[in-house]
Formats: sequence, structure tokens, C-alpha cells
Amino acid sequence: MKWKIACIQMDIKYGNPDKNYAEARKWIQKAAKANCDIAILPELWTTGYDLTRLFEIGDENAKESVRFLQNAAKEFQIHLVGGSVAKKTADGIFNTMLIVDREGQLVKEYDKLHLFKLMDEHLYLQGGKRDGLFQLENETFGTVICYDIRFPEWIRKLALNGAKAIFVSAEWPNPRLHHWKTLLTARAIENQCYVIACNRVGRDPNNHFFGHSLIIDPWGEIIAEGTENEQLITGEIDLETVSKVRNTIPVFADRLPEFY
Ligand SMILES: NC(=O)CCC(=O)C(=O)O
Repeated sequence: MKWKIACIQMDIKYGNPDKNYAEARKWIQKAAKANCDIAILPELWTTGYDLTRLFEIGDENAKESVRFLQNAAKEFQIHLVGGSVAKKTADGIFNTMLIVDREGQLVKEYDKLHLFKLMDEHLYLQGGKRDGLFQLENETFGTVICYDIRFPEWIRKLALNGAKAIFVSAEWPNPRLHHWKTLLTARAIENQCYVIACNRVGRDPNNHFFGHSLIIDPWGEIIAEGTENEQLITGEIDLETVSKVRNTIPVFADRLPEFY
């Protein structure tokens, strides 16, 4: 089955959820007008990395963000890999990915597993405990958040459990563009699956984010790549290609897990 995908490579207004909801709505509408089946938003797109204020501006049990995504998905008839938001709970604040289908059902919540110390996440956030597998229209996908892509075992587990495409939401800053592209391409090649990665653009007080959102096929070829500006990056994925590539070089059949 073929799917048209949109990466919403938006700037994020630091610590300003209301403005970010309004902006995201416009981008989701654009993705729907471009006949996309699925749109993905970046990491922490409601607040940015305004970590010291998350108790104030984070979203109580992600209720407002879920409601926003459900309404947008239904109104514009598009599946949403709704990026991640700061979800406030009794156990602390999580960096939580929200997936909502075009009927407005909340299909999955995934909490970022690996916290990124270089951006102080460990001081303000809790790490998750559950996987990122989800289903849309009877197809299996996976999701991870930003720094998670440095952990190939975590993505491999998604692929072993049936994910044919991995969605990545990110706020990945300079100077690590080379790491971003190389790691994402490697995850696509080694797992012989699509990788769809949405990074933000713009600046916050500590970082400059370079965009370069990517849609990569199971052979490791780049289908679409963003610039450093705000834009919608679109591309078509064909899940049949996953089996074709896996039949050509049968990496999954040739694995020898008893040795590793
Ligand atoms: N928000 C993040 O997890 C950033 C990860 C990152 O920049 C990296 O180099 O890893």
C-alpha cells in the first residue's frame, strides 16, 4: 500500500503553546490539502525546550494536545503522528509522542526512552517504559523520539516486531547534521524499512535547529529532504518495497541472534 507522508518542519515558539497550536493547525491543513495520508510534527512542538517552565506550560496528562490532534485529524481527515509534547503526570513530566488516526482515535502514546543529557532532559523529564509500535489501517509502524535514534537495538526491536516504517520526531540542533543524516540512513538500511524523520527549524536560547527532515526508503535512498527553512516535506512510501528489499538481501532471515 502506498502512503503520502508530510513532515511538518515548523519553527517552534519557545514556551508558547497557544501560538504553536495555531501554527500547527495551519501546517496540518496544508498537509491535508496536499493529499497526505499521514503528517508528522516535531519533538516538544507545543513548548520547545523551555524545560525550566514545564510545570507551568506542560500539558496535564496531555489532554489539551490530544484534543487538539483529535480535532485536527477529524477535521482534515489525516492521520497524525502528533510529535511529542511535555506530558505532566503524577509521576513527573514525560516527553510523549501522540498518534491519532483520521477518525480522531488516540492510537498510541510513546514516552521518549533515552533522555538527552546534553540538553538537560534528565533534570526535568522522566524516561519512558513502553515501546513505540502502532497500527494504522492494519499496517504496523514504529516511532521513536530524537536521541532514541542513537540506539540501534531499540529501533531493531520495532522492526523485528513488524514495523515497516519508523517515524522520528526531533529537535536536533547544530552542529550534528552529519550525525542526524548518517544515523537515520543507517537505521533505514540496517532495518530495511522506511525512516520518516521530522526536525524543527529556528532557534531557542541555547540551540540552532537545522531542519533537514528526511524521508528515507528501505534501501537507504533519500526520497525527500528539507532545507533549513520552515516547510512541508512530502514523499510517497510504498510498503511493498520493504518486502522487496528484505527478499533481495535477507538480513532478517540471516540474523544469528544466538551469537549476539
Ligand atoms: N532532542 C534530542 O534528543 C537531541 C538529540 C541530539 O541532538 C543528538 O545529537 O543525539
